[in-house]
Amino acid sequence: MPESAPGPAWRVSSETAPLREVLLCPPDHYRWIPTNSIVRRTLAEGRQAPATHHLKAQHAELVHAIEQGGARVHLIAPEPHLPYMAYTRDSVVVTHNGPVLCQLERPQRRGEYAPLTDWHEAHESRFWRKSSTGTLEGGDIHVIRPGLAAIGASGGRTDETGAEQLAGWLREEGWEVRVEPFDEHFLHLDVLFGMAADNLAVACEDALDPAFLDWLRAKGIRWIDVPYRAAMNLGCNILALGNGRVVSARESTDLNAALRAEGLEVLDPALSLFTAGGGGPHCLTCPLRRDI
Ligand SMILES: NC(=O)NCCC[C@H](N)C(=O)O
Repeated sequence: MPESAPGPAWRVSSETAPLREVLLCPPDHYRWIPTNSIVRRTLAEGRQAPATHHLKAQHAELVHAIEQGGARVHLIAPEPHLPYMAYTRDSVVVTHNGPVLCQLERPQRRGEYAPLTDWHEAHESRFWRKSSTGTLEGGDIHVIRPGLAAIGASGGRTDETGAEQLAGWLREEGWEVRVEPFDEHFLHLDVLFGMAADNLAVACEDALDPAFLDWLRAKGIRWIDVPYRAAMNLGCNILALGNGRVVSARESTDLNAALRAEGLEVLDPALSLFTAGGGGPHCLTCPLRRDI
């Protein structure tokens, strides 16, 4: 029998069912630090550091888009020494049995576990599991649909040990879990792959292993191809809201047209300052509750 958690009982069993509650973190202390290949490229281009009011304006667009889509946005207070707290995807992932505390790889981000743990405690939310071996980052975890998950293991962020620990917990629950190796250049699996709607993904064929694409196909999941350059601008990093709606960055113009051609309503906040740091709508959000 699955354990029952007291309190708000956050539950997420898919990437695409209607989103009801989600956790974000305002970017008051956000800045680019060289933790991944995408932000290193941004810094090498000599781009001017983003002003806080510009960051806040883009983040407010994201919040507005999510609320327009019908979900309630919770905000965790940002901490000055944790500039990447805004990427709430990575420290905690909510599963069908409640939240799992991850184990971040980058020293600059490890401290995020503390405010996240405090936040969940304050909301009477109990962790189902806590990552305790290797490394595990939420951007690598796709709870695709009930019973089916994929976990990226580049070794640079999530490693095989951390991925297999979570995979084992899910498999004990009867889930099928694919642990997918890929090159750490791509940071997280959600840079290369994301779910837009039931059985419809966005995926970077240039970079994903053909065996992974075959696996998706065998699961009845088709995809819109996102070329390498667009993927490195976080094109695949979308957030499905359910009910035919998806959040995708304004700058992903070709992809957004393709998503609309599929009949989806695309809510498209401008997010260039965050995608330049290596994270888009998927990374900037931690779904707490979906209908499924
Ligand atoms: N899920 C994600 O892909 N998160 C993006 C994290 C970007 C952040 N700048 C980092 O390097 O950790």
